[in-house]
Amino acid sequence: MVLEPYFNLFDAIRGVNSSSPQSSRALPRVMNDPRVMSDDDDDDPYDSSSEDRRRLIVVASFLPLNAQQDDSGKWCFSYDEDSISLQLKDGISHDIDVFYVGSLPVHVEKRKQEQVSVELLEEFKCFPIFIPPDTQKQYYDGFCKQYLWPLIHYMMPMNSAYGNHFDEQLWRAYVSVNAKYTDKVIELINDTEDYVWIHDYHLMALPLFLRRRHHRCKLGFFLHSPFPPFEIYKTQPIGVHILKALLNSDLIGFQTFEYAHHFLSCCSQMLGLEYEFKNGYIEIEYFGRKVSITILPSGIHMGRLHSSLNHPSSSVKVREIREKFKGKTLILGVDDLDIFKGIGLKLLAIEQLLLKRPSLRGKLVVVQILNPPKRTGRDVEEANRETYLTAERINEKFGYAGYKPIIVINRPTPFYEKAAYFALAECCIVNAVRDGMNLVPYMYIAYRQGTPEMDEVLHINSDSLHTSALVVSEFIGCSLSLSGAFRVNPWDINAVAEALSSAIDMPVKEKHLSHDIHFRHVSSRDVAYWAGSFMQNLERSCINHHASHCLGLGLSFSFRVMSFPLNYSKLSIEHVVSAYEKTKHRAIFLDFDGTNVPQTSIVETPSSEHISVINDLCNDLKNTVFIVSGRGKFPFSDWFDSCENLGIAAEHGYFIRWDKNSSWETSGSVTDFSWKSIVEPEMRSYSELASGSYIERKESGLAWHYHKDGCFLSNYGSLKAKELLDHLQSVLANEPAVVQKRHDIVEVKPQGITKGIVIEKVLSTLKMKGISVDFVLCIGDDENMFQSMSRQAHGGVLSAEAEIFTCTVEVKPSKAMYFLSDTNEVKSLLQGLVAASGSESKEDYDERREYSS
Ligand SMILES: O=P(O)(O)OC[C@H]1O[C@H](O[C@H]2O[C@H](CO)[C@@H](O)[C@H](O)[C@H]2O)[C@H](O)[C@@H](O)[C@@H]1O
Repeated sequence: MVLEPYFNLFDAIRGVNSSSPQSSRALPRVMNDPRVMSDDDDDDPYDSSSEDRRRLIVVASFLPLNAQQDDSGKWCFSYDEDSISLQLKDGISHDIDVFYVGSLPVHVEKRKQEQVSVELLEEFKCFPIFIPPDTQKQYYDGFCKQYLWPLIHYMMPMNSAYGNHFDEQLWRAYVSVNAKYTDKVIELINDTEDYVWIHDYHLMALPLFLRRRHHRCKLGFFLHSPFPPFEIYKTQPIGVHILKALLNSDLIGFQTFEYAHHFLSCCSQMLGLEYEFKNGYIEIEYFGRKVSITILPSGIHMGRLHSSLNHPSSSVKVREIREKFKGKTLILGVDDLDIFKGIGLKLLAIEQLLLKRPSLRGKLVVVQILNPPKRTGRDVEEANRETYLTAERINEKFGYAGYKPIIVINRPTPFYEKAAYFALAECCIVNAVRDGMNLVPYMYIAYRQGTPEMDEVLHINSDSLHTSALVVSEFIGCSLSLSGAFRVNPWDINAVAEALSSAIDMPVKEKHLSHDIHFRHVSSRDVAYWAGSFMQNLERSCINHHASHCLGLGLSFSFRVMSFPLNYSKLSIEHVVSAYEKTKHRAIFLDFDGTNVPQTSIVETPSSEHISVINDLCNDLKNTVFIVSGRGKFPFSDWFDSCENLGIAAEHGYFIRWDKNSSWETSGSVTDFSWKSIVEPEMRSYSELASGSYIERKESGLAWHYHKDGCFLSNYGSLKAKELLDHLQSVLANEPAVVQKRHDIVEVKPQGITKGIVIEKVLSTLKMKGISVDFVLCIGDDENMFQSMSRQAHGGVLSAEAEIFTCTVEVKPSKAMYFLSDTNEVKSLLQGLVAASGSESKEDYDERREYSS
């Protein structure tokens, strides 16, 4: 179903459609750049060359801004220098202007929105999205935080205790907010040179909505959060929608290989999509478009941490804290107040440590900083309550007047205070049960490396060593790159306590060695490296955008853009007929299902009208006509009994018969069919599981047909088919057999047998007989035929002058040069050729064509 109005499919394929760049208003030039993160921003609003500059539109749930209302009620904004969306700019090439789209962390009254928008654009290159409070609550608090967030952190929506059941209304709010973002981004995209980089799970529908409006936009998506395993992901009623939406990106980035692997496995099991490693990249083909997958852990901004450390307030705080905790061992935890951060488990491990090592009582202090949440909710309250109750209980147990082993700081903590704690902590622990990356350990390492100014405050001289000690959960993305950290299972309280104990006792030399390795990693793989690499990948992924046509098809979440090579176009019947008339030795190859009869037809046999056209074609002495099918010889060949001169290839070319009176030839190269005895029992067990499915037994292979007659849910059928495919592929890995899945069939056939060999065999035989074929028409849906055709054309079997037409039935990504829309058009073409053969008068042909159309 075509979603956007195309007057003419031909035009659509040629790109005359709504996908052409939107005529958007040009962005006003930025008047004022406060140069917060980078010193090298050379934007000059009056520079005329900036007209040609490319743009990167960074789209995130929140703009990288702080907002405050002054006494007069005026909103005052400043950049949020801790925002990764802002920090990433350092990795972006200087010839790209960066703009931001997102919502504000505060609610701005309607009457002030316009004024605020103008100010944010002029001063901050920010385009705010204003979401009404009710919708924001449903979208962010509801769908994002209560439903998606737990799910992507591997939590099954088992009960409604945290309100995490799927709720249709919240999903609608998510979709409507994503649509709102779409409008804003579309307003901004100037031309096809602009890039859009979408961030995180709040905006997973956005790639689809943007692609629908702007078929060629250059779209990258990065998931900062985890991507859950298939078994968890598939519990979402809208899981398929989200996958399809994400696949409209050109590049999808993940923090770890594990998350990328989960995503690929969901695409494979829920959409039947395969991925491949190509030139060092992972690629999924989605309707002819290539979607790249990249694994790029995010990083920190070293400059930001240095300037925090060197801030005069940081030195004051360092002195104050050092004095306060003199003689104590300071362990630091800095976490968002979130159920996945494992804060309660961390405190239990501290309790265990104090139990096992009484000597630490009175000496050990754990400072747990809680970053204030952006919202309220039962989950947040629960995390807060658990932290407090546990801390209080442990403090009562081990504390005394003037000593509390656990200090919880639950208030907005200024950056200089955090910097001071990081700089002073002998050990840092991140115990999250799941986190996409978690940059706290990286920050700790960078702060412990310090700056010359802070070294002075800390009395670190050139003889002293910088040290750090880390205990990190094995379930957070960053733990993979911290080889010198104590990696723990946060649920194993004893192990965490032991790790903390070892971290405290670690000799200085070792602490320095691991710190040094970590620091080198953290400072080189920083946020600029991450952003720069993502952009490089995105540019590479979009490099072929202009080398293809695209066509938008489908409704709602099934919308997709199909991409075709530039030379792929609708087959002109007149053109083929004209070439046909001029040629003397023609070869015609016609696939059967989907070409002669529609794929969905209940009646499998060809109509008498069809048989008569084929008969007329093969009765022309200039023609060699072959029907090429994957079907078995019988009754298939009987259907064409009346076509004496028709060549038939059955079972994908394992059998070939040149005409009715010849005998069947088999492909002599195939002799080993022992694998059939492995395949058949497997298929039988699947048939028992999926009622309505059945096994087709052929001489050279076996095919398992599912949901042919709609006997069971197609989804179940295709899931089972995918499972069977994977299973057979692994059990037949060392057998001379090939497993493939297509049109409701999982089929196993001998290696080397494809419809392509029919073309090779027929054309080379004709050449051997001295017949110089000057016209080839090959229509079907088997890419092997088209690949083989192109090999023949380039391999000297055909003369350079030969007219060659390879054609799919239905517009789809293909190696063929042309397409026809359906089997009726194939019939019209064949009738045109028959008429041109001269066996029929022009009048008869026209009359028949009119009748059949
Ligand atoms: O609270 P949200 O608006 O839902 O934001 C979720 C979290 O976003 C950020 O964390 C994510 O990105 C980090 C950097 O790539 C990564 O380390 C982390 O694992 C991701 O969850 C933000 O830093 C958190 O505070 C938010 O809770």
